[in-house]
Amino acid sequence: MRYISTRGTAPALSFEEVLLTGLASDGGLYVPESLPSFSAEQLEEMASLDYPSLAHRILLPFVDEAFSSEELREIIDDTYSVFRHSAVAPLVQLEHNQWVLELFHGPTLAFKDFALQLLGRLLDATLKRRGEKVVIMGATSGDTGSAAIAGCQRCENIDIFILHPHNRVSDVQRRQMTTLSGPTIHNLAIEGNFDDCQAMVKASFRDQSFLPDGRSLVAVNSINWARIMAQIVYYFYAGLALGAPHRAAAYSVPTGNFGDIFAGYLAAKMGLPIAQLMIATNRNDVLHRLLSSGDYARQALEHTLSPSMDITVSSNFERLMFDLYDRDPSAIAALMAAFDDGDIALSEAAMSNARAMFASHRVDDAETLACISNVWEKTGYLLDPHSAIGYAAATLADAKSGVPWVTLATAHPAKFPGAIERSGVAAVPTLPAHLSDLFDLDEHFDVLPNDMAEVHRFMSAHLGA
Ligand SMILES: Cc1ncc(COP(=O)(O)O)c(C=O)c1O
Ligand SMILES: N[C@@H](CCOP(=O)(O)O)C(=O)O
Repeated sequence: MRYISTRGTAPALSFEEVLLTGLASDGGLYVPESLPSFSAEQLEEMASLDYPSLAHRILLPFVDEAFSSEELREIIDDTYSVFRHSAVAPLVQLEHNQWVLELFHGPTLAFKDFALQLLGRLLDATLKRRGEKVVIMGATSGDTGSAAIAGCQRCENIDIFILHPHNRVSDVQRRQMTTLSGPTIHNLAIEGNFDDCQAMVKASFRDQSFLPDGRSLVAVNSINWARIMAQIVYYFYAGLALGAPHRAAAYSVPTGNFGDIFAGYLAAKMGLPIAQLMIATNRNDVLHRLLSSGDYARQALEHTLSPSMDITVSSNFERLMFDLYDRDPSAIAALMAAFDDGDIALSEAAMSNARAMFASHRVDDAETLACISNVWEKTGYLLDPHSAIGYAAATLADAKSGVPWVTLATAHPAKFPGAIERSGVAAVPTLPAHLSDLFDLDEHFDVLPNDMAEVHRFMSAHLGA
């Protein structure tokens, strides 16, 4: 399997090379040159597989010769053995035609664990084999940070620097990152927002001259292909449980950086019957407005009750645009250059391609709180604010479509006790046992200005030998 850049001028890479990078050298994102696909007969046979077996079946074609089938199986088994639910991604029915796919049973209670527990293990094995050390640099609006640190904690050959927006993640999210200490783990609270953190990370990939010789950056954000790849699996897991290949389901995905929903789009291209993919946004609704109008327009970032989705530049949308423009890299390079300078409009053909699979809905804070409280009243089920955005969009869409809807429940409600309290529900979400001492532990983080030179100085000064 070869991976090519959406902008066309960076070299094609193998899986091992793509795992060890982030942005392509031309500023684009890596995507597989072609996708494996599964026939209806194969899907029928895959329906009985447990989560790790299904993951092995789906991921093996992507890793080419970097991992043997046995090595990959061992890593996958180890990855999903740390999840607290034996189904790994349990599917729970809440109402007629409405399911939630619980993606929060990993160590840090968010869907990021599915990919980052795997990525940490793949990196560890690869770096040991190559005898190399790398520097991980990531941006987080709350969940990627702790999942990346937890996933990579035991890698011997890394230094990890995670940038989060100062005072803009929940206390639980911050503590999940900052209480994981060690000489190679660095949490940087940036006096800016998530877009600022992500922009710094992307710019750092383009110019890595601040790093000592022999070191390079590896991404843990969803610009790293391996993140997307791992997230494809749970769409198949839910779809097969609901009757694929004989019945199509629709998925509602709380969306920020467009990584999670892009994995669903790939699942559809690989043969999973998917009726629709719902882009569910909070007030940071660039993608909802794009789908409604065709205009891809920048917006000032707003802080909401779903902080992990407070993102206005959705990195992975570029991967979708590549397909919407028939994989023409020069069209994408030109569009992205224009987007750097201002707003852009997508062509009619591209928009009609997008609307064939995607719908969108924006849910504001008041609607998010109402959804948490209504679902609790009706079903006794407690949604976190991000999952509530997905669920609110799915229930509206169900009225029109009549197909089974799966909302991706992307985080555990105990990560956002403030929002749960504001919803007025009587329940107090409690952290699982392994995090019960979270508020007793010491925190380690440095506050830095929103200034890339300062961040690079900090990183150079704190890199291990
Ligand atoms: C809890 C939660 N839900 C949803 C999202 C949005 O996912 P994506 O950025 O892949 O669109 C995020 C962050 O990425 C998140 O942390
Ligand atoms: N919502 C994320 C933001 C980063 O997105 P990613 O999927 O590209 O890592 C977070 O919670 O950190």
